Amino acid sequence: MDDQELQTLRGKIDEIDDQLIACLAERMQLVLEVAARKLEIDCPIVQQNRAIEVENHYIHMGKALGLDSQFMTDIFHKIHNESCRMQARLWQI
Ligand SMILES: C=C(O[C@@H]1C=C(C(=O)O)C=C[C@H]1O)C(=O)O
Repeated sequence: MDDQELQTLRGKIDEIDDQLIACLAERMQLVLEVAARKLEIDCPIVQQNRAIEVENHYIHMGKALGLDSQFMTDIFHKIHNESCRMQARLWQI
């Protein structure tokens, strides 16, 4: 592989990373909208059933696309923890 090919591949990786980050930011905005609704109806931040449902979706879709299930679980746990932290922070304002 020459330098040009390497640069092209890394450019594509950078574009995908930009999309991932933009998607994470958009997801977090929606999570905060859910948090505002939960506050109105006095509903707990952590919803274990929903979290399990989403985690299973990560695992199944990841598997179908050749991604390791532990990797999918780890990613979802990171996202879920941050999502709950941000919701709790919104509630404290
Ligand atoms: C966003 C929510 O709040 C929490 C965060 C979730 C998520 O990030 O997917 C899922 C369930 C909840 O524990 C929700 O209840 O839908």
